[in-house]
Amino acid sequence: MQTISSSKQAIELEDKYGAHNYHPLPVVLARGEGVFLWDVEGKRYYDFLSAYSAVNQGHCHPRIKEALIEQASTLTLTSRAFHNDVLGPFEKYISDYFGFDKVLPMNTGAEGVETAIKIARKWGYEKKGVDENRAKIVVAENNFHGRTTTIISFSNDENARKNFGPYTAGFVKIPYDDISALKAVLNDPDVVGFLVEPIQGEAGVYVPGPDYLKEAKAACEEKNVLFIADEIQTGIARTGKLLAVDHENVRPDILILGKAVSGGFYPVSLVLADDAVMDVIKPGQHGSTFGGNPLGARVAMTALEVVKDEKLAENAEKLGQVFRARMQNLVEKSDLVQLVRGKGLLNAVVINDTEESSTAWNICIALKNNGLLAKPTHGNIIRFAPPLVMTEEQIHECCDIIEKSILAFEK
Ligand SMILES: Cc1ncc(COP(=O)(O)O)c(CNc2cccc(C(=O)O)c2)c1O
Repeated sequence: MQTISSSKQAIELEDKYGAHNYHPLPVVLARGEGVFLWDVEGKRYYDFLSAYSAVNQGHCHPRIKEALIEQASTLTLTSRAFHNDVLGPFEKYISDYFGFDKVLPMNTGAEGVETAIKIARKWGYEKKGVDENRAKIVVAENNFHGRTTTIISFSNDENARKNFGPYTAGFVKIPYDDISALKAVLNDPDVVGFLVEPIQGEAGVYVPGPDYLKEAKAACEEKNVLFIADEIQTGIARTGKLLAVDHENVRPDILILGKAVSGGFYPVSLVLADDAVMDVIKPGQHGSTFGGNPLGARVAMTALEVVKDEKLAENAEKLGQVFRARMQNLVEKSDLVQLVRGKGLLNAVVINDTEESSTAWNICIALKNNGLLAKPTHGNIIRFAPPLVMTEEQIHECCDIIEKSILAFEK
């Protein structure tokens, strides 16, 4: 492999040899540990993105690394053509950990969402009695559930869907955080599921009203519709509880997890449900080469142990309060900061400028120069989501950096 001696050199290689499917901040990272990242030139940064909440446990967590190395030295992949000595214990561990009868392990978040869609449709035909090929799944406007052709079929983000048609049918969009809109569409007997993010992450960290999830679950129950929670970004202690639905004591019919399930070491996604739903899947009807492999399984079990042992949800809850209080001070001090919103350590600051403006991007460049990495989600919204292992002293230091960087933009 070519040795990188400068950030410039790395960026040039990506530009020449890589598809241009991202627009990264101009920083090239070479090392990570806990809440910190270092670039090629050795500059240290606080990570306030956590790889979109996939590194909740902090970068290169030693316990997860050890589990990876140990299993990588033993058995990494058998495929599901045969059994192995890790899958069963893993499936029990996961089912017990989240409180469901069964789990179907996959790899990426989008695969988890696709799996949930297939299970819901099959359940609709075989248990609810919907006529074949007529199943509908309700989704929220401004959703983000991944990038497959079916998933972007129900996106309303033109950049994510334009020129990727023809699109998959069978999805009904309603406004987010609107119970009456949900109840209206649930009267359609062909509706089999409601797929929703407990907090809309990519849209800009939109936290719904206090009883939205509870009322949505109740409305689904009343109409024999599966409540499907996509906790790929909000789960694994990110919002101050193990799951974002836990804030309202809501138990989904299908739970989708990914990202920090494996602490940023290995792609693992999980779809959990009780037997009445999961048992519609019979041998040969769904799967994936790497789904549930021993390496990912061991990594995920250790990553989840770390969440519990280090009380990451409690820490996220505590530090999230500190962060939002500091940002609220900034709202009062600065004309540029319109508002702060979020739960636990999934937060966003809305910049007082148009969505098309480059102000939020320029603020992120200034943050980078001051040693903190964050990135706008849409236009004028900056997401702040550090690893959950941060200390209170560090969060205050980061708030100082954010305050200094933003106030420097004041006209
Ligand atoms: C709520 C939610 N559901 C599904 C996915 C898809 O997961 P995968 O990316 O593992 O397939 C996400 C992912 N979230 C996310 C956030 C920001 C960027 C990107 C990106 O595709 O670069 C993805 C997500 O935030």
